[in-house]
Amino acid sequence: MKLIEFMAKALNMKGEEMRELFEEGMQSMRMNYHPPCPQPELVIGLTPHLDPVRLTILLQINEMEGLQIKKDGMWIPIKPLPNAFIMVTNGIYKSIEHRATVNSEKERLSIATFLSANLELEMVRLPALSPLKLRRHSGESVLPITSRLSLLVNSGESLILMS
Ligand SMILES: O=C(O)CCC(=O)C(=O)O
Ligand SMILES: [Fe+2]
Repeated sequence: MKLIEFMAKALNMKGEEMRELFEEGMQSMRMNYHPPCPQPELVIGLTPHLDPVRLTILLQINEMEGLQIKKDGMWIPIKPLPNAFIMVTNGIYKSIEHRATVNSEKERLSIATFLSANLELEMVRLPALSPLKLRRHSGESVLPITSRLSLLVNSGESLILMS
């Protein structure tokens, strides 16, 4: 809840509006296990990707390095901190391209928790309005999008897809 409050603040949204976006959303989890590899430069643990969710919270369990983010065209390692979670978000709070590498020393374990949108919410592109807006299926309320812009088809159509 605190994280959601902070995100709202950073995006100049009301805490309540942001909480509404997360309400009744889907939550899923992925455990990643990468065994050590004698030639790590020849393999990749997780190929470069953007998480197609609203917020990812990642725990690098056994504190082995491997997570990298792409910044200004360069891969930057994210050093695991003991007992720290890493946040990867999407939308205006843009998701960053990331990947996971393996190493020759030791296996690497991580757990990613993905918080997705409430599937009752519909993502719309309203050409006359900028930035993109989010609209409830049934109601009138129109909220700023904080999710998954990367997958929006930039076609100028009025509706696009759900997170
Ligand atoms: O293992 C990691 O550090 C990254 C995991 C990840 O990006 C994912 O599960 O989507
Ligand atoms: Fe990821």
